[in-house]
Amino acid sequence: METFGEFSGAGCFCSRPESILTRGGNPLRGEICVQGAKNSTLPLLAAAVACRGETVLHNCPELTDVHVSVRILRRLGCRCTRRGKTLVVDPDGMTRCDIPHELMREMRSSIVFLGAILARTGEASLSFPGGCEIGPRPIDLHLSALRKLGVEIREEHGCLLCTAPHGITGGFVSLAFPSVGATENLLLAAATGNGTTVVANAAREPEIVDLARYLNQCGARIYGAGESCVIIEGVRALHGCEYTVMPDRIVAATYMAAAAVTGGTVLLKKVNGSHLLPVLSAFEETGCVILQSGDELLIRAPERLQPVRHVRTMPYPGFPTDAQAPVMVMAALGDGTSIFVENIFESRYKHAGELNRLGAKIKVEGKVAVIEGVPELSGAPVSAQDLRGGAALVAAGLAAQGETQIMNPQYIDRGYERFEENLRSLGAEVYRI
Ligand SMILES: CC(=O)N[C@H]1[C@@H](OP(=O)(O)OP(=O)(O)OC[C@H]2O[C@@H](n3ccc(=O)[nH]c3=O)[C@H](O)[C@@H]2O)O[C@H](CO)[C@@H](O)[C@@H]1O
Ligand SMILES: C=C(OP(=O)(O)O)C(=O)O
Repeated sequence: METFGEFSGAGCFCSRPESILTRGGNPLRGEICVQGAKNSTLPLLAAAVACRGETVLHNCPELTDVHVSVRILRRLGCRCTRRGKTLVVDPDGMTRCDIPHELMREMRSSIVFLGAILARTGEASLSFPGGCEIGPRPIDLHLSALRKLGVEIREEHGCLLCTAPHGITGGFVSLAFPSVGATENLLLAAATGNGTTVVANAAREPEIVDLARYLNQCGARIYGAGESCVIIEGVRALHGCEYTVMPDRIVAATYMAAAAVTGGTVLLKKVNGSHLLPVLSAFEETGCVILQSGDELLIRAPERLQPVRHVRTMPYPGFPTDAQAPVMVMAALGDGTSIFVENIFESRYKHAGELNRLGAKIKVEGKVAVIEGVPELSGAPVSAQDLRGGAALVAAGLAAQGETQIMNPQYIDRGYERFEENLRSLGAEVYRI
């Protein structure tokens, strides 16, 4: 299509919704700085509410989910200002403890405000969170855990009315599943609780460690974050602090997958290699060479990708469900068969059908996807249906022959900062039209 270049990110004045257009075939080459982690920034912004005094948060990515958090903070009465990648939250003028339905629905992470608001005011009123439709995402574990800490929760007309009439008490909470969000809510609520809280079967994700480090820097006493048993000794109050968000391990894995499927060589800067350990073995299995030094990681693709024999998504330190879609693009181009088992979310294979439109051979049955690798993909119109699946389709488009149009890029904007611009800096032909 000759008009491709004319669209180059200039925007278009028609009423059609936006999409991303790729012309595949260019191996990605060059270097890129990895953004701060969305899944860390969002709970950290919520946590700022639990403190007295300013939080200065560096390395905050510019994402729609972050904008939603800022809207929630402002609605609560906090002052938020952004200077480049630094967000300053001043919660001292906080006047409200309720979040309206429209904001709750915008993203999953809105639920983490529950623990933070309770810690600050002892009451909160909000509804159920939204977020990507990747299967049922109940909040029963959040609510039962908070009840164990003395929070009374009533559900009325889709609204959760929460109060802690005797303050947040310490307690022993054993999570039936190591839920990331429930663990975050527990850390937030218990940090200023009366007494000590023990969380068994806590989530161990690096983002939990980042939240605990921030809270400890604000005066909390949290021990064992990153392990299954976390101990939180309640303190009287938290103060603000200056903190830098950890690098986004899923965004790093996505750029790595894009480099791998295009036969490229990319140096990722500002990464934490230890957070990527669960995915590195999959990359190595495909024949990619990975070299690490300090906070830099180089990936070099082989002539032909090998299959990723077996990917089973699991809570950290297992293979992350958020990296399943990008890694599946590598498997789709592998020289053989790969088997994936998605254990965390019930509907997290929506990208598989779209990859098949590009010529992939993927069969999904329940939790299992069988991927027969093909030598090449060919461009076609496809539709993003969730955040990581959408980013994976862009990576696939960069590897496919000809043009691929990816509809619904708003999902991708939830988690990838300047995605097309970054990919273009690596030599990709990719534009927002
Ligand atoms: C903003 C953020 O950090 N999002 C991440 C977080 O989501 P999130 O915090 O929503 O994920 P959870 O760890 O809570 O959910 C994992 C599983 O537990 C189930 N569950 C969870 C809570 C609950 O009360 N009841 C229940 O049954 C969920 O339906 C899901 O099947 O961790 C997920 C799993 O690593 C990641 O994919 C998301 O990117
Ligand atoms: C699913 C994700 O996010 P959320 O939990 O915010 O929907 C994700 O980050 O991949």
